[in-house]
Amino acid sequence: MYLTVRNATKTYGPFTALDSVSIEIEQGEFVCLLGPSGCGKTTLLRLIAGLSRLDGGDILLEGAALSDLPARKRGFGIVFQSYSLFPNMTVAENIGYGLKIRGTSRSEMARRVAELLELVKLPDVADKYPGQLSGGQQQRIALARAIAVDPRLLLLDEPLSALDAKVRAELRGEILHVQRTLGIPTLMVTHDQEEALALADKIICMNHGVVVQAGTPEDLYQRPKTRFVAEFMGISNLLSTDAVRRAFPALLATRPEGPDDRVVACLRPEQIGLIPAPDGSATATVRGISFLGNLRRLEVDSAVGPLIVETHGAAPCREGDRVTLSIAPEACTWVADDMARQMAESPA
Ligand SMILES: Nc1ncnc2c1ncn2[C@@H]1O[C@H](COP(=O)(O)OP(=O)(O)OP(=O)(O)O)[C@@H](O)[C@H]1O
Repeated sequence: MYLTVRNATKTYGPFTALDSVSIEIEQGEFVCLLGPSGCGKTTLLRLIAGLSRLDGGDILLEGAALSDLPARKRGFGIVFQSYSLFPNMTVAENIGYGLKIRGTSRSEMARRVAELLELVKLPDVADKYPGQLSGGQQQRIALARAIAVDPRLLLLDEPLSALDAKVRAELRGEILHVQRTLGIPTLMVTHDQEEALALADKIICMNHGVVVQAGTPEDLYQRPKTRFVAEFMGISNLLSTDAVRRAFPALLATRPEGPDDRVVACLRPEQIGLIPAPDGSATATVRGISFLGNLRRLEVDSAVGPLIVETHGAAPCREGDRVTLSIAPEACTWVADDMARQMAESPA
């Protein structure tokens, strides 16, 4: 394993921000740390970067402990959310900063800066100052500066979150292109599940200072282990065992053994089929249809409450239509109801 974080614990006074967190990053892998605000993502990134100290556990790079190595000796590249470029230096000076400290010659530095500007698709801005660039351009330069010194690990802390949607999507593609071209093992913090799904080889989903599930984007989206992960990874219809028994008994075939209140059925909106049913066999009514460009999202009232259904292409029905719902048993994932347990355990 290239980077191993083993039982990392971090407390702030009485508050435990990270509770025995273990993660792994392989050589060349793009890993996203995903979770809601305050779950401990940045805390973990800062520990790996050497910007704060562990209260327990280890961080190993290629088997060697990093704990006593100060941040500047770890050889990592970091990009933060807010553009952290030096405002009084040109783009070329910003990118060349780390190289200069290492005593790189002027000609080599100029060559490398030009190469990096090509890589981030901004070949003509070497002599500009950060204030003369857009937010997206500044983040490209911050990325170029982070990779200038051939880092052993690239750490990205919400690098896209200050940008508007279109620039964010563009830069997302650029980050992936740069990471794939150079093969730098990368850890990116994000609270945006779509971003994590689009970029990561592996997603590590966190909540309340612990890792709740780690796996490929497909694993987390299609095979969430808990209700929290199912809900965090996108829209899901969550049905109790009782509701499934009443409305879709065929889905019980895949239900694991155990008490009714421990699991819920997760159905993604695109896994539910709609068939117009004018003949009286209908089991649901279409309440609303939103046009989302590439798909349509339908709100359906069923015997077990409202469900969200998504279809590509033309809508198979109109608002008010009566329909039947079709769900293939294999489309249903049974997940542990961690939310119900949390509610039951909370003193309030
Ligand atoms: N220096 C600190 N002192 C006290 N509490 C802190 C400190 N830094 C972080 N925390 C707390 O630790 C928890 C985890 O913070 P962290 O910044 O790691 O979360 P995050 O998942 O990165 O969230 P966000 O997406 O909002 O940045 C939060 O509840 C935060 O308030």
